[in-house]
Amino acid sequence: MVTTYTIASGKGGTGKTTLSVNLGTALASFGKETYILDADMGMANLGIVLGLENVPVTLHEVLAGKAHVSDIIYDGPEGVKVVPSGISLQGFQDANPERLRDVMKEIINHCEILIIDAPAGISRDGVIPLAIADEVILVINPELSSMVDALKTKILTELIGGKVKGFILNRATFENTEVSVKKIREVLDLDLIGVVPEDPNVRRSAAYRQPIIIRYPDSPASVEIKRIAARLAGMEFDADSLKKKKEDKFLDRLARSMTKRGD
Ligand SMILES: Nc1ncnc2c1ncn2[C@@H]1O[C@H](COP(=O)(O)OP(=O)(O)OP(=O)(O)O)[C@@H](O)[C@H]1O
Repeated sequence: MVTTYTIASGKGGTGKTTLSVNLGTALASFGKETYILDADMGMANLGIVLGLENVPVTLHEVLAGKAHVSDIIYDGPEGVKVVPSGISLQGFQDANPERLRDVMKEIINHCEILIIDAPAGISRDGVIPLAIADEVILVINPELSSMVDALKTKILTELIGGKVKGFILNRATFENTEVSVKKIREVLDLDLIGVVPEDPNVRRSAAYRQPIIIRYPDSPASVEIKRIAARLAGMEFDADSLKKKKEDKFLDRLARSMTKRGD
């Protein structure tokens, strides 16, 4: 069975692309056949984050009827498949967002989980990803404006017949001045899926064009993102056992290199 998640927020810059890339990569690393699709057709960032901004064909060309879906599936880390959007304004103008549904139908023939990175706002191309997913996940920063925009996005999603699964609180610093998880739960009447802390390694890994879960796997944000991915995959997650497995592998390698004989 295929599950399609749209990662949305309403407000811009909450961490949708960061979470789409990292959740997709984590799910692939758990052995799930996972695709990530950049539905932010005007301000595409997903390709940039993964070093795929110069690929010859993108979602723009498919939505303009000039290429096939099979032409725009690229390899990402851990075997995740990536469908980037283009960065040219002309490409954006030529793309017909109504075709996104057909693109999705084709992609879900090949995968178990599809993650759609939605644009900010409630423009026409922003609304379609909310309607076509099985479940929408809202990314909220711990501030009032982010919560209010997420509420608008929740109401809009339900109005157009979509379903909101819950919310991820991203960039949490756990300071007193932050809007709390409890408040967001009350106001949005939604389940909490996970809390990802503010973590400077998110930005560092972006500079290396790598997901944080690959570049800094033990960083606090990585651990929480993997926990959320495991929840989406219906799997048990035990950060300590993952760490232990890594240590065991290191010790195995060390033992092998110590016992290797030079001929
Ligand atoms: N947990 C985090 N800790 C620190 N920085 C973060 C975290 N999550 C995201 N960021 C940073 O916040 C910025 C915005 O993130 P991102 O591009 O993922 O947001 P977005 O919602 O996709 O933005 P847009 O609405 O413009 O598409 C980036 O600079 C990213 O590195």
